[in-house]
Amino acid sequence: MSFVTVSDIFQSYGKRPILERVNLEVAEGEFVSIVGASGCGKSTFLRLLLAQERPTRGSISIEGRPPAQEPDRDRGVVFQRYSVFPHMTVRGNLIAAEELGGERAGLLPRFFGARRREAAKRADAALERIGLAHVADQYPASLSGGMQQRLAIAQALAGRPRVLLLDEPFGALDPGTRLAMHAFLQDLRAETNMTVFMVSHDLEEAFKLGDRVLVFDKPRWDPIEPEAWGATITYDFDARDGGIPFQNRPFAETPTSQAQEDDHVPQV
Ligand SMILES: Nc1ncnc2c1ncn2[C@@H]1O[C@H](COP(=O)(O)OP(=O)(O)OP(=O)(O)O)[C@@H](O)[C@H]1O
Repeated sequence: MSFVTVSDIFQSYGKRPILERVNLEVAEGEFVSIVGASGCGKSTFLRLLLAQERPTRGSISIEGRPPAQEPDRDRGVVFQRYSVFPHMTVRGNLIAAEELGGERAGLLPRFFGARRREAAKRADAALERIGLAHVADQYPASLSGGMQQRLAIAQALAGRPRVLLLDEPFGALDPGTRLAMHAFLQDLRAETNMTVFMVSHDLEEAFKLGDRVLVFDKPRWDPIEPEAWGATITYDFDARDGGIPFQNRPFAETPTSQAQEDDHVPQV
């Protein structure tokens, strides 16, 4: 059954179409990677899922309802730039995220006593896993960019959101840290059955983490007026069990269609 349903979305800024005819059904717990050329509207699509913007046409529903416009703990988000609370320590950031997640479940918004100690223990375990245990009592400003981004990812995950939106979350991390964060995300996902949408410029990462890989691209292209048309989902790859290798994609069966494909390979 579809958990997130996107029906015939069009999004324009002024007269300029960015997205057109986007249709998608995602089951609860699926991990959807999104790739596509720079500027084709991937972040715009995430903002629509977050209800930060309303589509020009079409509708989105999450569990049968439009996504709430107010910030909503059902949807966690990590953008390219880190977004942690600067006035809280590293550990405090993770506890606060859990508190906000608890609020969603109808618990008291602040943790005290045993509940706070438990949350602190979980925060310390998470910090250990992402290599930030030694800076637990420091403030984010004293961390490097990559460390802040790790904290932002751990913070989004600590809230145990039902839908997690990730916009190139690992872009700023070095290769080793990136692998550690992949493992952390995969473990938590297995524990929580989160539904994840992740924009990435790294195809290997998209196929490794995703159950599906969506390619956003412009199906219609006017060389004289390149901005005349919007992008849509041109491929929806099944990426389970390592995914389908590109050379086996169903649209590339005949030499003619292969040649056409080669003319218009999405730039990721
Ligand atoms: N609020 C806005 N008003 C006008 N134009 C916008 C607005 N937000 C985005 N755009 C334009 O819409 C296009 C799509 O932007 P978007 O950030 O969604 O692309 P993207 O695929 O995520 O790009 P990238 O991979 O480079 O991050 C861009 O050309 C951008 O300049």
